[in-house]
Amino acid sequence: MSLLEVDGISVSFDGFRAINNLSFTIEEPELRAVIGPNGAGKTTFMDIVTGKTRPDTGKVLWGEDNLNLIGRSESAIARAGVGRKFQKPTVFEDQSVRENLAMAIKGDRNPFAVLFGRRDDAARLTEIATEIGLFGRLGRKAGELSHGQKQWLEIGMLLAQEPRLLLVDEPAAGMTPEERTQTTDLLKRLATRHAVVVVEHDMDFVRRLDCRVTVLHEGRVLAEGSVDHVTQNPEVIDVYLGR
Ligand SMILES: Nc1ncnc2c1ncn2[C@@H]1O[C@H](COP(=O)(O)OP(=O)(O)OP(=O)(O)O)[C@@H](O)[C@H]1O
Repeated sequence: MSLLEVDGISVSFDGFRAINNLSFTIEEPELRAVIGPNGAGKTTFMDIVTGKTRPDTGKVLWGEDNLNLIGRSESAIARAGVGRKFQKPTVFEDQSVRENLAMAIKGDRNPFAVLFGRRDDAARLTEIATEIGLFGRLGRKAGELSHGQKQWLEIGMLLAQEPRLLLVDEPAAGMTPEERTQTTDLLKRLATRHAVVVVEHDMDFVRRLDCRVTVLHEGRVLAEGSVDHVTQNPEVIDVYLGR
């Protein structure tokens, strides 16, 4: 069953159509890469799903009940289970890894968690820290972490909200080769339980994710399928890869 269905979305900025009748679905669990040239509409797509930008037309249907997310506030959409990781890490540098995670767990307003009672916060903190590979660094100040580790910490803070869908913007940017490999492994692991959508320019990274790829161009889906499928598509080569 699809978790997210983007259905006929269009949005114009000052007469320019940034998103043009965009439709596609995301399953749960699933790992999906979204690629495309600059200005293709990748960020605008994430802005629409998270409630930051309201489209002129179309629907964004969510979950079993096909709830339309359009018109809902950013916080309501986050509470419904949509988590977004921006490119730049926004962890609290003066706080320890443990404090950052603890704050995120405390701020958890997931109605599901409230309804059914939360597991012990300390156990959750340990579980998340282990998942993101920072269990051995819980006492470290976040500001002392490497760029890659800060990104993982922020992913951990998102996990504290128990999202069903994670939107991740260019996770590999600025990472060392080793950090990239670990990030690939982390995203693949997360995608066994969550829907994970990764917007990425780095085709080597996308190839290693080894997942379904959606290629956006001029605000619509140009191609979709395996990495091999889309990278052999002449139109994709023409507008994106061949440049
Ligand atoms: N608030 C806005 N006002 C005016 N134009 C906008 C606004 N937001 C986006 N656009 C335009 O919409 C188009 C799509 O932009 P978007 O940022 O979604 O592309 P992108 O695929 O994320 O590009 P990049 O890979 O460079 O991040 C671009 O031409 C951009 O200039």
